[in-house]
Amino acid sequence: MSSANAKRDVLVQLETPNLIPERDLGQIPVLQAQHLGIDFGGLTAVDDFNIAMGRTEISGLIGPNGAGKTTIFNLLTNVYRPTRGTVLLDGYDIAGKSVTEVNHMGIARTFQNIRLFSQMTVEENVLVGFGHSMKSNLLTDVFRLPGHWKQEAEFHDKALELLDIFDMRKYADAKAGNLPYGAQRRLEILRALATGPKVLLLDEPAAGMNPAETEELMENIRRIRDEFRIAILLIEHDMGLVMGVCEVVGVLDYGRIIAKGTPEEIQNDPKVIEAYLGKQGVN
Ligand SMILES: Nc1ncnc2c1ncn2[C@@H]1O[C@H](COP(=O)(O)OP(=O)(O)OP(=O)(O)O)[C@@H](O)[C@H]1O
Repeated sequence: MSSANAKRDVLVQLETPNLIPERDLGQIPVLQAQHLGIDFGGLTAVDDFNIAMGRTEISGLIGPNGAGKTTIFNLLTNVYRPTRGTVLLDGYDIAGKSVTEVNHMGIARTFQNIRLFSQMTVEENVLVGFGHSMKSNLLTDVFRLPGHWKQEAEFHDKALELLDIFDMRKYADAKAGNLPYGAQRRLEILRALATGPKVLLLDEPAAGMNPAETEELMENIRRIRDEFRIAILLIEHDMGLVMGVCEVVGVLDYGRIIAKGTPEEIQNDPKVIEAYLGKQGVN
């Protein structure tokens, strides 16, 4: 490892967080961003974004179209290099890491536009998620030695267990592209979970889901947090989901956080009502 990288890997803690759930206090926030920002030419898409997430916190980011929500996800996963600011994952600076390295460090995400391998089966899509935890050994793989089969069987079982979360074991052999839309969204979440994240970023997980599916998703988001003991940050336009499942909500307008608080605080914040909720007719 180069000395520059070694320096980046130093464990740091940024500002003292004030919105972290009580149960997570005393532990280093799993995800921190400070003064994060990015300009695209003359456009400041995100400016001075700050977050400190507890290890089992569920938070939401809301805001009108074009407010910068997806850009923040791209900054938190190093898809975009920030113009300003810092992101720490579990206390380690992600600057200079590749997208894959950031995933291995512990951030997984889903996308606004579903990105599955549509020609592969449902189980194969989950296996892709396990990717880096499979100990690839050319010798055992090429000659199909016992180690190869043992590992394959283990990951097959683990994939089916994950599929059980969304009651999708029955689809294991179906082509991902043939699943109904809501099921494809659920599979994307499972594939992200298969990478073993500490933080899960969900970009509009309820998009295209009917009210019953959204209600079920809400329960499953909580279940995933409880079973896997991870933090979840979601972007969502469905206010029922955001207000129903998030402990902390941040409101973004023109790339800046204009309000942050509990769902109740956000729904009663005049700035939010004026800038966003009023326009969208929430409740
Ligand atoms: N790669 C890029 N190059 C130039 N401008 C970009 C780029 N990515 C995002 N933007 C701009 O940054 C702003 C924020 O976009 P972003 O997609 O993050 O908004 P959003 O809040 O996720 O919107 P939506 O709710 O519609 O998904 C927009 O003005 C967008 O056009």
